[in-house]
Amino acid sequence: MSEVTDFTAWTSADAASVIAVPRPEDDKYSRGVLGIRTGSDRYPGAAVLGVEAALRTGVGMVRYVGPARPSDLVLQRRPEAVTAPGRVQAWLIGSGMDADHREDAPLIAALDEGVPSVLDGGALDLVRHATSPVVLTPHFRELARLLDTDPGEVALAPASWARRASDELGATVLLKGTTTYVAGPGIALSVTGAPAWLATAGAGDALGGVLGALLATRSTDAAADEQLPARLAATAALIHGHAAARASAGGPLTILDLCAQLPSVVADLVRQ
Ligand SMILES: NC(=O)C1=CN([C@@H]2O[C@H](COP(=O)(O)OP(=O)(O)OC[C@H]3O[C@@H](n4cnc5c(N)ncnc54)[C@H](O)[C@@H]3O)[C@@H](O)[C@H]2O)[C@@H](O)CC1
Ligand SMILES: Nc1ncnc2c1ncn2[C@@H]1O[C@H](COP(=O)(O)OP(=O)(O)O)[C@@H](O)[C@H]1O
Repeated sequence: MSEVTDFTAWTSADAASVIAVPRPEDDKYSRGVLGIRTGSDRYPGAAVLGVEAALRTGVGMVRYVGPARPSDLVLQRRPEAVTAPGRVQAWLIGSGMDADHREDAPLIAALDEGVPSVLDGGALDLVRHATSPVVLTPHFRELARLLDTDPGEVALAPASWARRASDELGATVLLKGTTTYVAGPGIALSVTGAPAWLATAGAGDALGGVLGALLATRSTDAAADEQLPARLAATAALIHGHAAARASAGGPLTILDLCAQLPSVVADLVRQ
């Protein structure tokens, strides 16, 4: 497939324009609750990283729903997280999910709640069950699996494959890589500038948390404006890349260090 070039570079000013800043009259529920169904006994750390990233990006509450081991680890790291079931304004599903031991019914029920969702890792294939706006966050191997094509083809023309995936699946698609391509209905955005040091395990799990927080805090708007999920997805990639650059400072980084930079990156953006 030949590569398309009509992706618009997403800027810091663009990102600042879609971040929800809490108002004096807000409380935790009016700001937005993010439900997170991620992690597994095989990959418990993915749950910890997604929760950490969401809380540090800014959200009214995180409701984590998952197996005992990741739940315990999430609470050890973040007692702010709530593990009781309840209403949410957006879902993040699938990072670190073990597809071989996945229980589909509660995930499909979550996707039918009428709130926007992020699907990552082991839940990308559930896109066809979504009844509200959904953002997929695959890397090139995951996108190739989803579309039943050769990963090498996706790596050669990532923008074209992001566009095609969005059109075929009826979803917003954020394709991760050195350049991140976001394709949604009538919108195509690109985000560059993250350091290559970001190519380290767990980086994508944190990106899911950043995006989940942004979607939960703009939930009603994202349901009404079919292009807003793409703008929020590009904003998540931009925030994530800036936090990576600060954590890296020209050298290696860990994902918890990246997460620690998220509040100051968001603060600098909304101060502009
Ligand atoms: N700390 C954690 O809990 C982490 C969990 N993760 C989760 O792990 C799951 C699998 O994600 P992946 O991105 O690895 O899936 P991929 O589709 O990239 O890889 C699938 C499998 O291919 C193999 N593979 C591919 N390239 C390889 C190479 N160069 N050398 C050795 N083996 C290679 C690995 O066995 C891997 O398990 C996802 O659900 C993801 O969210 C990862 O995000 C890493 C961190
Ligand atoms: N060479 C690179 N330069 C900049 N960013 C990268 C590079 N490689 C990967 N990334 C970013 O790092 C993250 C990796 O996510 P992912 O592949 O899902 O990792 P994991 O599954 O280990 O969490 C994505 O945000 C991606 O855009």
